[in-house]
Amino acid sequence: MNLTTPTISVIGTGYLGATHAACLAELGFRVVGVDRDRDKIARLAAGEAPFSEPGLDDLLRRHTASGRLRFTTAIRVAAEHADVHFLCVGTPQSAAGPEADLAGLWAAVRDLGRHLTRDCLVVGKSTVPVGTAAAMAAELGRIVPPRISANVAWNPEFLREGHGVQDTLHPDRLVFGVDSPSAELTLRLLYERPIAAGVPVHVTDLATAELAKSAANGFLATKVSFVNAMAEISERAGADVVALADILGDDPRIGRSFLDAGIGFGGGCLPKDIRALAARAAALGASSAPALLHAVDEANARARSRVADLALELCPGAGARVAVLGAAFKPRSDDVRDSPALDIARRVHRAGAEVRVYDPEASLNARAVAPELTYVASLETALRGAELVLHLTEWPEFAAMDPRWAARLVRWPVIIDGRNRIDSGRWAAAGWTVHSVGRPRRGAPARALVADPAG
Ligand SMILES: NC(=O)C1=CN([C@@H]2O[C@H](COP(=O)(O)OP(=O)(O)OC[C@H]3O[C@@H](n4cnc5c(N)ncnc54)[C@H](O)[C@@H]3O)[C@@H](O)[C@H]2O)C=CC1
Ligand SMILES: O=C(O)[C@H]1O[C@H](OP(=O)(O)OP(=O)(O)OC[C@H]2O[C@@H](n3ccc(=O)[nH]c3=O)[C@H](O)[C@@H]2O)[C@H](O)[C@@H](O)[C@@H]1O
Repeated sequence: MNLTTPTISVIGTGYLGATHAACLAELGFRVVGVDRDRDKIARLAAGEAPFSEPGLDDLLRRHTASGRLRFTTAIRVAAEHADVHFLCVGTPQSAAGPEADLAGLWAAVRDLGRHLTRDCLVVGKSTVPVGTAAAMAAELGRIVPPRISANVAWNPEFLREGHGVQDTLHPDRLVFGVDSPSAELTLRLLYERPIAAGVPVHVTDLATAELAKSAANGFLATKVSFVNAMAEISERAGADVVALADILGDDPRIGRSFLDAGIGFGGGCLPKDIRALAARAAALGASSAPALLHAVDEANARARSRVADLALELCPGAGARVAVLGAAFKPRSDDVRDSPALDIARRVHRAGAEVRVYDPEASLNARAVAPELTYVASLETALRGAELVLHLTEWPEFAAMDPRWAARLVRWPVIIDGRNRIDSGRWAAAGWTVHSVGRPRRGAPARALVADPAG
């Protein structure tokens, strides 16, 4: 292995892998990205990100042009040319149950192992059930050709979509799960720049590294469900969950982040990761984590249902026109995997409303999974004639909207702010009825079909 300037492969070039590959090229390494999805590889090879991630297109363009970054569908190319292989393949929830589907990961490991022609370090980055790294090391030991050594390390990733490039180049911390000094040395070399900038490094064993990632997502999900549980109490007691979160957040032991109440968490990671963690814990005979995480999952489902139910309550009869603002699972992303916004839009549509969805970036992806909804190209078209507005993904342009302008477009000025991001006082002053999550209603009572006790 070339330890001065190792060559790198990144296997699986989705949200994580494409970002990681481009950032390693930015750090000065020669990188080959591998994926079995031909279309994705063609776009990446042309220097174009197959999804929206700020700053990624620029890195891809520059480094594919310089030749430092290449893409291929042939894992053999990676096996023959790289010293370090990062595994970034998808680990989705399996179709049958709550556990992670590791078929893609095992296929990649076996494919890589069989084609190896040189010693290497195989570094897992995908989020996996604890114990996977050890099983992978054993499998590689069985399948790599004689006299070739393939060491295994685990280097979990904590990047957030929409901040992927920034989070990769300037991470909060680095975790190196290793079982040999040489693996640690190689990882230190790869991350020399962030380490020199003072990023803390946690060197640990393989199992702790794998579990740390699942635990981090489990904890973030727990914070969101906790605050959503407080939102439900706040609504019933006449309290304000935003003020409550600010009070909690001033305690440095708690912290303000991930205490934004609303329609709950979604995306390709938090939901499937808490289920996979619960399933793995149960398989290991640890019973506390499944109980806790199931409650988190249920509270998250309830956060969505509460807003969907309120929307139906406020709809003025069958065929009501509903404007849905947002389809992505969070702003600055075109990802609609397990999106709470899209889920609510579909429920309202199924109940008979005429739903028009506007999202600045995610409409194409949303249409692929929810073709029954109508997608419009502008905020104005979504709002025109609407009898109810649902604010479900907190894109900055929605919070920045002039409520007087919006009031002139709609039929009824009634909005449910599922993300607590619009200035409810300003909207109420412009004639709107504003329903938020865990906050008192602002403005006149909407013409609800059901009597409003607060009205
Ligand atoms: N999306 C994110 O922000 C983050 C994701 N993760 C984890 O990273 C992993 C990947 O997640 P995403 O990038 O979001 O998924 P993704 O679905 O966007 O990408 C996964 C890619 O792996 C490819 N793939 C699957 N099996 C393969 C094989 N055998 N050979 C070659 N390519 C293969 C797929 O074609 C796909 O392009 C997951 O374990 C996820 O939990 C971790 C941190 C952040
Ligand atoms: O493993 C992963 O893939 C990643 O999962 C999450 O990142 P991401 O899914 O990109 O999005 P987040 O910013 O964490 O948001 C997740 C969901 O929680 C929701 N959320 C977040 C914060 C909050 O206070 N309230 C809330 O409802 C968001 O709207 C979103 O639907 C983690 O934050 C990353 O550290 C991790 O690497």
